[in-house]
Amino acid sequence: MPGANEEQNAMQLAAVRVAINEVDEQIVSLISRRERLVRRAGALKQDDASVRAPARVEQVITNVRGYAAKLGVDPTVVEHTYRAMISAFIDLELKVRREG
Ligand SMILES: C=C(O[C@@H]1C=C(C(=O)O)C=C[C@H]1O)C(=O)O
Repeated sequence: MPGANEEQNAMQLAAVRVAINEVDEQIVSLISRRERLVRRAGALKQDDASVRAPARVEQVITNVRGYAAKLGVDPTVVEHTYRAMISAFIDLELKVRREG
């Protein structure tokens, strides 16, 4: 049988997860805004190389690592998150180009 401490931990974990779910909803809303802008950028490009824009990717990474440092967030977590997100957006831009 779980002790009082374990029960308290379980309740706190459930509450923290509710808060995480709320943050996730906000993040997805921001991703939605970002996707609209990425689609606009993609529509202004002429070829696959400019879709990939590796120099711009590095500029974004430098920017977000700077924002992370200012807020005391782990820059490695932010960089990994951004590299994964940008990679997915590049795939989306390429797909939109191919499918029109
Ligand atoms: C949106 C762009 O295209 C791609 C996606 C990027 C992003 O998601 O930030 C950045 C560079 C490109 O790889 C852009 O060139 O700005």
